[in-house]
Amino acid sequence: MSVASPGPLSGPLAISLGDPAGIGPELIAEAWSRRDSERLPPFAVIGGAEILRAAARSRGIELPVKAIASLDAAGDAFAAALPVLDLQDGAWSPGAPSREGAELAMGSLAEATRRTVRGEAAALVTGPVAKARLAEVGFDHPGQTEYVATACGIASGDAVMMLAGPRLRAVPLTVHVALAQVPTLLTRDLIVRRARIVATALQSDFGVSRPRLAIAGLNPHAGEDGRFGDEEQRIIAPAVALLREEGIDAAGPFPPDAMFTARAREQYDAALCMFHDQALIPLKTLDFDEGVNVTLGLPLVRTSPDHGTAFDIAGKGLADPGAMIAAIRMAGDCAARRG
Ligand SMILES: NC(=O)C1=CN([C@@H]2O[C@H](COP(=O)(O)OP(=O)(O)OC[C@H]3O[C@@H](n4cnc5c(N)ncnc54)[C@H](O)[C@@H]3O)[C@@H](O)[C@H]2O)C=CC1
Ligand SMILES: NCC(=O)COP(=O)(O)O
Repeated sequence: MSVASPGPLSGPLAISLGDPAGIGPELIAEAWSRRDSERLPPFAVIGGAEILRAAARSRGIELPVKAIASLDAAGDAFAAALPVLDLQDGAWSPGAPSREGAELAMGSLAEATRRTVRGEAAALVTGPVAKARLAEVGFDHPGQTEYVATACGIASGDAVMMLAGPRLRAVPLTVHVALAQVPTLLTRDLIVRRARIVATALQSDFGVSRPRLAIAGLNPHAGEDGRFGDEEQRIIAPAVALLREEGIDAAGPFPPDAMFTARAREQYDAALCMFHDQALIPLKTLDFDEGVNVTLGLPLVRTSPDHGTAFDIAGKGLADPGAMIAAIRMAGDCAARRG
């Protein structure tokens, strides 16, 4: 693949705290402490100064925090302290999610998104939230992807989730729905619309000049000529044909079980998968500690680590910071490519 390099970055990144009982705050602190060795762009966190300090201490990091009134101040502060837009805070209770924590996570996400939409931040990085906990405090979106899309004025169906790591980029074409619903949701138009968004974003945000898309089948052996299901013949193959007519380098439907081998991965820049786990199982198996969840098709750049809140290990010093660091780096790189 041919890949263009990013240019300079226009401003700081805005990071939402995520659920304060999860591993988000400690990993943001860890990322700041490694800002030089990891060559991270400047970022600021929205809220949670005391939580961040306490979470940092649990990993042996003495975290200097600089309260800032606007994101303009983040760039100057970043070298010496973690800039925090000090709007809201709470108690740090690792592993013990609460209503207060979910409200804080939702407020931080809302403010980080709002400021990025207004152009105060170069890109948005979201800390991990627990969807069930957020729903309990009135968050009525399937996930942060749809929330950010709506805040940008984009139909949530036109915001495309891609999980990206060093070895694989994988796009689940249906996401947070029951497996039984997947065949009812897959249509030729859905595949085509989302594939177009992926192809465009691979060019604009990832610098891939001629993206190659591999489209998975839904059924075992991609249906075995209709013997094990006919979605490949009725829906997926016609979508691939239409994409090719438009000049998009799409191929498939491929038998899903063989399309993630090292040899197969050399043939494409992104795998488009029919449902959540078809995409996320290979991605997390290959790249869990460097995996980034990036939303394609938005007017702003939004990334998140591939993992969730990991309440089971929060505050224990066990969480690997690699995916958070990769999410910060990717947000900066994608925003810089857009200029
Ligand atoms: N970007 C986001 O906001 C995401 C949020 N979630 C939310 O997270 C909550 C928990 O989801 P789970 O499916 O349990 O996934 P999870 O990623 O939180 O945890 C799965 C397993 O991986 C481990 N793990 C996760 N991150 C790790 C890290 N950085 N280092 C070492 N080990 C790590 C955990 O300890 C756990 O054993 C759910 O409520 C879900 O909604 C899940 C995925 C992404
Ligand atoms: N499994 C991916 C995930 O849950 C992330 O969802 P989102 O909150 O980024 O939409």
